[in-house]
Amino acid sequence: MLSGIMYRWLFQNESIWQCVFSFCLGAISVGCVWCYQNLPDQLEIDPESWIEPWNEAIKRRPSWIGELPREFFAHRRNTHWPWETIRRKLSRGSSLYAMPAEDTLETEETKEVEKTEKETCIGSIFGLDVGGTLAKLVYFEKKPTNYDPVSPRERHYNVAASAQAVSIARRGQDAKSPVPRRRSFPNMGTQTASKKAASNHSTHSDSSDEDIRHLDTLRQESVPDDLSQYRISVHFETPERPAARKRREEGSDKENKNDENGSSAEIGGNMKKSRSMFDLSVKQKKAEALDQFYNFARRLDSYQDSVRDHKLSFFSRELGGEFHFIRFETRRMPNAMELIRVNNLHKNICEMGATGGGAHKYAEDWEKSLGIRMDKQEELDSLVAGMQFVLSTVVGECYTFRPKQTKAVDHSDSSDQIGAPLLDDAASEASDDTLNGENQKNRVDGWWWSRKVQRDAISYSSTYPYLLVSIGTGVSILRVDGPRKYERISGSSIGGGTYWGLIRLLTDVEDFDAVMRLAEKGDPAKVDMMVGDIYGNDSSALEKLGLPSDIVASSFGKLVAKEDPASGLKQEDLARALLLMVTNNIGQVAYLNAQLHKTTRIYFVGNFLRSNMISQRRLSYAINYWSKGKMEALFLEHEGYFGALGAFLVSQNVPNVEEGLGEWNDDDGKRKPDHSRERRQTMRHLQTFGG
Ligand SMILES: Nc1ncnc2c1ncn2[C@@H]1O[C@H](COP(=O)(O)OP(=O)(O)O)[C@@H](O)[C@H]1O
Ligand SMILES: CC(C)(COP(=O)(O)O)[C@@H](O)C(=O)NCCC(=O)O
Repeated sequence: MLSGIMYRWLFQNESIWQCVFSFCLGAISVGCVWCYQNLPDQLEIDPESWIEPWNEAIKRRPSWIGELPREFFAHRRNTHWPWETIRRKLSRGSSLYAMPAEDTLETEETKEVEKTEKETCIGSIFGLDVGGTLAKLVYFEKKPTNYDPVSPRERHYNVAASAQAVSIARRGQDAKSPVPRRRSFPNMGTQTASKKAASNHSTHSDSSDEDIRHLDTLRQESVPDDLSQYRISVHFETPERPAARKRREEGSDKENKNDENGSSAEIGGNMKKSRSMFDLSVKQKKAEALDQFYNFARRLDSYQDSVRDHKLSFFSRELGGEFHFIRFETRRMPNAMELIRVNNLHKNICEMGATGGGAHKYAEDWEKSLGIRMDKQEELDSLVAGMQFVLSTVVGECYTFRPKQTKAVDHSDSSDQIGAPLLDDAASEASDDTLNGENQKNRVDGWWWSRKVQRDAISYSSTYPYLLVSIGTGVSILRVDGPRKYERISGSSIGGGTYWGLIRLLTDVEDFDAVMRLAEKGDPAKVDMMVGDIYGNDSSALEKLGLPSDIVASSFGKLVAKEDPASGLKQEDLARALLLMVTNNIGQVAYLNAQLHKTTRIYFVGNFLRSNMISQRRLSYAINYWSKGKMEALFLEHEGYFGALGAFLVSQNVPNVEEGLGEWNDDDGKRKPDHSRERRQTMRHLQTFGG
């Protein structure tokens, strides 16, 4: 531009001096541009280093010096000096010259916050299993030793916390003050409770004083001013494990030695003080994060997409805490993630033990959108670990079905029969079953085979191998040779997903439990072709064939001969027939594998069996029938949650109870996972939870 002006001026005033002057000015300009572009490369200097002083100087001056007057260029977007733009481009474009923009500069403060966030991470209480149909979440709630669901101390704390929450709400203070939330208002978040209390403000304002008086009285009973500290002592005060105590004592020995030396006593003392204050605040933050999650989980029932299986919660004496179980449909994963996000739960969870195909499929999504890393565990490893743990921990976990004792026979669904007379060799219960002649034959049906019998004793015995049949979306069959020692020997693609998928096509029911209720009412004889439908009633022919007339020859086979296959059929008939078809197939594959691998116990697990008594009764009967009473089908109350539970146990190194659990009581409050291959191999053979 400068040269252009000079050129025009030159032609208007043809003076030689002006000509020379303008030439020199042009040459200097070109020289400057060349220097800027090439000198840094030639001299190997960073352009930042010579631009930066200018920038620094400008930064130090009042802002108007570094910027062009806005009023002059109100219509233009660029209001910076050119080198400012260059600096920005360089810092964005090249890693060599990269310099973080001012707004992203990481301060010490941010680093400290991040560090604290990591230390307050509560991810170690979770185990997640994301399968083809359902995602299962297990979480662990640590309880103080001698836990009694509501101990006097805890009750005391709850009353104090409630009183404080109510008085704060009535005084109109916001939730920022450290109001302990846990169990202040059963089944209700503190916010809801506070709102409720606040809404009563106008009518009950007089009672604020009474609440405060109440709180004061409570304080005289030794509640400290800071309730959140009291909460920690109520919920986390556990006796130290020997290992942790030893480490702590060793640590304090060292400190004492320092004291003796004199030199570092003061510094050590101060450091210790600040560290313990830091630990306390970390512990408090962690406790708050846990409270936030527990409150959320307690309110989960009100959300449509997930279900908390209340009845399955159990207290583990070995681990000193309670396990809780939640499930939701895998197809609802985006909703679940959104729920986590809007409730700010993800902020306190850096990582969690996870298994199932979804732990791989959704890992990236979780990490990107929630910042939660999935600590992936092998699916079958988790399944076996979870199952072994529950078998050895939960009383009343294992059961089977046996024939009813002396009830009248209901012939309405006799087509559930597999066929031959029952050979009930079910040891202790056999004597109760007074069977004879025709009566015995007629009783061999699903209805009759419906007496639930506890079988814990057999699962505690250390008879290996046994067969583990996991009926999830598909079916996996494992031979288990010892605690956490197993091999996947077979499988089938006709599983729970097959049933659920086809039933969604055949009926208009959208709820698995509703389908189960529907199936209970169905008559499969309207759908299935029986042996008698093919052979007629020629008993000598049937005898040669070796099959009775009233067993299923072909599932859904009756529909092939009907003009209009749908006529006279109800949805419940289809639901029942399909359920029996899938179950029979799984039972047969399981039986053949058990025979091949010489196992007499077959554990059937997986959510296909959840609320599904028809299949459980049928499998109990069928395994007994096919094996001539030599094998037994066994079921477990927590059937669908072993993968999630195992993911928690394995990710927390729980198999080695002493070491694994000591981690929560460690002086530094952190867990120390050990994922080495060798360690896993050893863990598989550990006899901790089995037999
Ligand atoms: N609420 C439910 N919604 C869908 N399927 C269910 C439900 N409850 C039980 N099921 C049955 O459980 C199966 C899934 O079992 P699960 O053990 O969770 O396997 P996966 O890990 O493959 O999802 C489904 O295919 C279905 O047959
Ligand atoms: C692939 C799976 C292990 C996944 O487990 P799931 O989510 O079904 O519980 C299972 O579906 C399976 O074993 N399917 C059967 C494959 C077969 O052997 O034919």
